[in-house]
Amino acid sequence: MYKVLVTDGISHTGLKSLLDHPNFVVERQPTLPTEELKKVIGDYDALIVRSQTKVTEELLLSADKLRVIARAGVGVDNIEINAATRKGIIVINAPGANTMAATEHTLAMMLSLARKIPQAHQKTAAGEWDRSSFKGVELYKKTLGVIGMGKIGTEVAKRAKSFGMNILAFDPYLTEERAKKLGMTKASLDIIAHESDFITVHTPLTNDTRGLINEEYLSKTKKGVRIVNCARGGIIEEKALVKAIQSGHVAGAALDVFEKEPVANAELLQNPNIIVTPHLGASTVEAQEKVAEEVSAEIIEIFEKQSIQNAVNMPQMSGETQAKLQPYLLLGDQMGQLVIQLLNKQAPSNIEINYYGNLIEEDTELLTRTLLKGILSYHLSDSVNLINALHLLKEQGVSYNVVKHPTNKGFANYMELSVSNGQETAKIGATVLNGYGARILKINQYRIDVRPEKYLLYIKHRDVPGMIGKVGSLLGDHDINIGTMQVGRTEVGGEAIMVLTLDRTLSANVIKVLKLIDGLQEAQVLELATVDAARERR
Ligand SMILES: NC(=O)c1ccc[n+]([C@@H]2O[C@H](COP(=O)([O-])OP(=O)(O)OC[C@H]3O[C@@H](n4cnc5c(N)ncnc54)[C@H](O)[C@@H]3O)[C@@H](O)[C@H]2O)c1
Ligand SMILES: O=C(O)CC[C@@H](O)C(=O)O
Repeated sequence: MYKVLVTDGISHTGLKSLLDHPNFVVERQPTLPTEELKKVIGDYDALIVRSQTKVTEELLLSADKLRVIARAGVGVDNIEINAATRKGIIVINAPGANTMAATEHTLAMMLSLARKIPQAHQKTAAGEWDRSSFKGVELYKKTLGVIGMGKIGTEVAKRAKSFGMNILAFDPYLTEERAKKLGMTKASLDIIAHESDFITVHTPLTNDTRGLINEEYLSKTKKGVRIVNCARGGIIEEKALVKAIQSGHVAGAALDVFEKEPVANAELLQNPNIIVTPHLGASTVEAQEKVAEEVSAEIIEIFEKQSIQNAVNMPQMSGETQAKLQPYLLLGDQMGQLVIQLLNKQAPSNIEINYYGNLIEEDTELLTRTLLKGILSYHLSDSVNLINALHLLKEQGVSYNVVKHPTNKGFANYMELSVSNGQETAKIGATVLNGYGARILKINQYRIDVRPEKYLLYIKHRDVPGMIGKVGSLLGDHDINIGTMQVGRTEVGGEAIMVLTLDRTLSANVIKVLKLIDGLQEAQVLELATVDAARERR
């Protein structure tokens, strides 16, 4: 049974799939103070938050069971991602679920700002009939500068176009072609400043975007510009904005997000030309249901099927690529586990990963992480996973290198993993054969053809007659059943290897007796913690 803690106000309806699931227990604590959260977090496997709960490194120190932090929304700036990554905790979000809510809120703010609706409402509701103080401006034929043309920026721009606005857009990823297709103009930040009547920001808050709209930028803007921020507080420097509005250079601003939330900046709150909402961009019934639905479904997928779609601290890939790589992922993990055992369980100092064939066309980052996780799991057990594998490797001072070769080694796909500790090197080459499954095709310099099974007996010996018989009879004498057996050699009469799949492991005593066979140099059981469960049942 997995325990899920839900803090912050998350839609009950949206959590239905988790609440109804027999393998999950959901506990809701929407107003838990940080100190209390620290005391209980150690009991939970997953945590669902909105933007209020601050998931800090300190909190995560007590989160020993936690495997998933889910942000029911887009921005993950309330979560210390690096701390989560170091602990191997997956951080997921619901990237598209509140796009429409935030888009419509931005337009509502822009129209309210243009027509002074909140100010007019306040006075009218107070009993005054003032028709002269609230003359607004139209959006029609005005220029809107959109900074950040991701999901929300694009939707805002499309809708603003339908008001007859001329759109100037800036985003490092926006191409001329896409801008043209959308009927907008790709522009620099400076052009946006010089030409826009309205500017709206839709970027995340990063080192790059913090203070993007500052005193210097505001000084370049067109007199009378109106500014909207429904993205993240801090993208606009509040002090500079207030100053520019007080001076009359900027006509007004509409803000949903603030440098510090809840906002307490009196100069800003009391300025008659600044309208504010308390971070309501995503607050629609629909968006709140959708974000909760999406993270609930993903949590179930992660725990039940080990499938991850929207992790912020994992490589993203299409479903198609994931499906193509799937058979290689289990094999990659197994190759990692085998190679480290072949290196006599010593920690590696350098790892080489080589991909051949069609695999080189794919985004192999997940596969690389799987191979590395397999290696590290021998010593680090459950504390290593796909999230923290790269971090742990760095922490251990192990270097790794990935090479994609445009040749195919005779197979549609082939991967080779080589691990060295400075003195010795161990190597495994493997593929997945269409219709036949995974095959280990190389161990060190020897060619073989072995299906990975839970117990493999690896023997190194002199290539002399009778060796196979002697090993077989000895195992038989000890009631050990052999599944398959393969031999490999580089030259007749030289050194050779034998790899047997066994139904169970061997005692240290049997290994000792095996090593007494004349010409047998090494005998080692290689054990795989992860095997193909379907194959095991057969
Ligand atoms: N007010 C709310 O309640 C609310 C709701 C949803 C989202 N948001 C926020 O809105 C913002 C946008 O969300 P989204 O879903 O569109 O994200 P997104 O990831 O789809 O888009 C962000 C875009 O910003 C661009 N960008 C990054 N750095 C930039 C820079 N220096 N200059 C220009 N562009 C830059 C990226 O290339 C990307 O295209 C985020 O900050 C998100 O947290 C707020
Ligand atoms: O949870 C919220 O209401 C805020 C959501 C929004 O800021 C986001 O980034 O998704």
